[in-house]
Amino acid sequence: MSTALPKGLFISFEGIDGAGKSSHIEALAQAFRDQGRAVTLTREPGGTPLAEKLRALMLHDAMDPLTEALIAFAARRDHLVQVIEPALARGEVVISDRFTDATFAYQGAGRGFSWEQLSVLERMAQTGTALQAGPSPDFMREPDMTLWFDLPAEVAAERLATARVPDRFEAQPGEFFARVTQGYAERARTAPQRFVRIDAHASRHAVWQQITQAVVRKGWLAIMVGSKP
Ligand SMILES: Nc1ncnc2c1ncn2[C@@H]1O[C@H](COP(=O)(O)OP(=O)(O)O)[C@@H](O)[C@H]1O
Ligand SMILES: Cc1cn([C@H]2C[C@H](O)[C@@H](COP(=O)(O)OP(=O)(O)O)O2)c(=O)[nH]c1=O
Repeated sequence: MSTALPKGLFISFEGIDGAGKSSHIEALAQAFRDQGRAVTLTREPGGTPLAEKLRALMLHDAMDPLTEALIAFAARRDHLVQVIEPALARGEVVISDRFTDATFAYQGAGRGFSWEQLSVLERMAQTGTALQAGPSPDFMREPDMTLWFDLPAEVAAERLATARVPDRFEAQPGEFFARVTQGYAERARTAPQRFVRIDAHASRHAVWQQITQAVVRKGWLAIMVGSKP
């Protein structure tokens, strides 16, 4: 007798740099593991050897917004084909530190690259025969849930000031991150079923509670009494 695989789940974490994503991602992965799920924890840009090379270019080499967008989607395509789709097909929970909303927010709203053209690239990269898990050929892979860490740009900047050496994005001025936040807000407005806004201007524990409430509400985790990030 064969045992049915659980349905794969795809969850992305989004938000401006310093919003607090990395502080919670491993805890969410562990919460799923504790309840018997296999988890693939990954990130963008990156997640495969090729995409990690593209990440290094994107984070450290100067380039124009179109080049940046093409590199982001090239890395994403490889990540989807090599890692995300196979893991979902195995019934795993895939948790990615960023996905396509970051390209709309950073290259679109932040850098000013055309939102319409990004939508074309999104469709190209996230559909196709290599992505076999879809119900139809024009099925477009998107996260089942996106946890959007919403934090004022000036608070994120204060947090990052003492946290780490800035990369090419983290070195951008506050107005850039204000635009990126608007980009996330716009993506959230157009996909309200997928997006969960996390008030990231709260204590770590309060942020963790919002995250667990979101996944428990979906029925993806049982109630976790007294759990901590
Ligand atoms: N809720 C919070 N309150 C205060 N500081 C926080 C909170 N969450 C994270 N931080 C701190 O803010 C900085 C950025 O957090 P991080 O998780 O690396 O953000 P991101 O991954 O979104 O860039 C780190 O120094 C982290 O310790
Ligand atoms: C996925 C993605 C990330 N980015 C940016 C956002 C971040 O500033 C940077 C890397 O993200 P991140 O992994 O959050 O950086 P860190 O490891 O320093 O926490 O890449 C884009 O500009 N476009 C994209 O499509």
